[in-house]
Amino acid sequence: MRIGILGGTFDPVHYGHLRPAAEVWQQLQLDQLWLMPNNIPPHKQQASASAEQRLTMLQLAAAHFPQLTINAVELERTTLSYSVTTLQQLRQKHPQDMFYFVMGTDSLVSLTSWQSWHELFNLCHLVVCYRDGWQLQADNPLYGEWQQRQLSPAQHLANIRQGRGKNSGDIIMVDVAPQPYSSTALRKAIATDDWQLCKEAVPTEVLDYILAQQLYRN
Ligand SMILES: Nc1ncnc2c1ncn2[C@@H]1O[C@H](COP(=O)(O)OP(=O)(O)OP(=O)(O)O)[C@@H](O)[C@H]1O
Ligand SMILES: O=C(O)c1ccc[n+]([C@@H]2O[C@H](COP(=O)([O-])O)[C@@H](O)[C@H]2O)c1
Repeated sequence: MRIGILGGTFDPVHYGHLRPAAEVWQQLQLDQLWLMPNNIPPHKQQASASAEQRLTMLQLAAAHFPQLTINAVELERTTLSYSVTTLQQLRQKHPQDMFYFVMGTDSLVSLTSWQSWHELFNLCHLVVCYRDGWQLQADNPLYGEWQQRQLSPAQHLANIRQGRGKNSGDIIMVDVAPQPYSSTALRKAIATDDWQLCKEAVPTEVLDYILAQQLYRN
């Protein structure tokens, strides 16, 4: 199987996660796309909502997207949620499958600060979705590598069809409809009663849950 993974803190989940994930699933003709909440984000402060609350919000959101499923494997580890560790575990458990780690351009530009980042190219393909305001610049240490590895979805799929596809190491640039949302902006909106942004950016059931649990109010 060909499996996409969108890892995140999802504090809270929003349409900037869900819509690009669904588009990636479609454009790359993946068998599955997993939303994977981390336990301890390596490069961020600990989430404001608990792991259980973030997982519940993901479950409520994913109910609207039958092509997305949730994989909570990172919640079982109590150390920092390094992606390289997760992918090593997954490759061991599913040796026949091909993994696609999905991220926004904001994650791509800081990839060289990730744990054993170069090893990721031996474990999975990277799929990069456009995110407002972020672009890989020529002075980024990843730039040369990106130039060699980047492909469109059509090129990647053509390679697979022609038997020239690799198991890992491509950087696939996917054009998705821009989603101008972030969890940071949402947490701020909830704390300041800006419900318009929340209604636009978050499925109703998730918003109801946030209110019932009194999340992000300060
Ligand atoms: N609006 C968006 N468009 C495209 N990709 C996004 C968007 N929001 C988040 N992502 C991507 O989803 C993944 C998980 O993101 P994360 O859960 O950290 O959300 P976030 O909105 O960036 O959070 P925060 O504002 O707290 O930093 C990352 O790879 C990130 O680049
Ligand atoms: O492995 C790392 O060093 C690493 C560093 C930063 C982020 N990540 C992963 O990238 C995904 C998005 O992270 P974040 O911080 O934007 O929520 C999530 O799955 C993180 O665990 C991973």
